[in-house]
Amino acid sequence: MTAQNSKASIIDGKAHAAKLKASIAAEAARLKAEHGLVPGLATILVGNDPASEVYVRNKNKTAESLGFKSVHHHLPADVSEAELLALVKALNADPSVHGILVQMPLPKHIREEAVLDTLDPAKDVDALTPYNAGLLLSGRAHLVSCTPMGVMMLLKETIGSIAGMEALVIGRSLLFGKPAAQLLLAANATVTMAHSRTKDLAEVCRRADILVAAIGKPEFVRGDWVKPGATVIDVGINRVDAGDGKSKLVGDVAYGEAAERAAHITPVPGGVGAMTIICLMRNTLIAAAALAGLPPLSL
Ligand SMILES: Nc1nc2c(c(=O)[nH]1)N[C@@H](CN(C=O)c1ccc(C(=O)N[C@@H](CCC(=O)O)C(=O)O)cc1)CN2
Repeated sequence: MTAQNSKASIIDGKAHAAKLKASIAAEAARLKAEHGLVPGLATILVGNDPASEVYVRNKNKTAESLGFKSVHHHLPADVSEAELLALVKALNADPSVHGILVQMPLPKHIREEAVLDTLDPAKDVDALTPYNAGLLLSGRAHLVSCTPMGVMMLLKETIGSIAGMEALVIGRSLLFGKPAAQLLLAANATVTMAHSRTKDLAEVCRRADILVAAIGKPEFVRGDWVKPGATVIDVGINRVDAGDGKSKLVGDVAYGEAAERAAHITPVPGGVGAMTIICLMRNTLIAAAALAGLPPLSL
């Protein structure tokens, strides 16, 4: 499909997510029929951030639609770190729970690293614990962070092998930038990581065959930063004023401009974001099978 008034083809995250969901549903049905295994996902949300509430609700709804057990814990914004850690420990010990997801960001008084150090790596379906991050670094990943995994799937389906390509990741978060760079490297791309201290970012971008933007700044990457023929992956989700008293979602890339030069581009919404929740379901199924001592799944 080609973007309106542009050269780029649109990478349809929703269609890819629907396809992956169908294969997860089939594998979940098989594991239930053959082994009586029902994957269990527990979500924890601290506070009342409206976007986080929507994301977590969608995670629970998707889990239920796949026949998973789904439990949700909504804690007040002023819950103590000790109380949150006690809940994580209880879920670690619950045999009906195979995946635990603590929605980010957490309130400032709770240390993210304390939560991740408490979470059982075998149930870490976000793959954020030091153990799972270390396995990825060692080339032995078991559970892989959801949005980076979704990006790799979109790249594979869109351009096939990325070996030897120049890939640029803008942003170095634990949730996205760092694992994404490791996955691109494992796929034999030549990887550059850019961040707020990078000099002449526009020029660095112009070298990228694969440009991945995860900066959290609306339409920050301009069209003339894009190498002609590049694949542009926009991980940003920014709510901005639409000018008519309403708001709209835009990515970190100026989509219309970038689509003029790119060969392939992800839209926002409907691109990378659409893959995140379904990759979480994939991880929950993988974790459940591993905890039950079953052979690794090929999904
Ligand atoms: N523990 C985690 N926290 C956060 C994660 C995460 O993977 N694990 N990622 C983000 C938020 N997130 C999931 O939690 C997420 C973001 C976006 C989407 C999505 O479907 N986006 C849609 C647009 C949705 C909308 O209309 O708002 C799209 O891009 O098409 C799903 C999940 C931060 N926290």
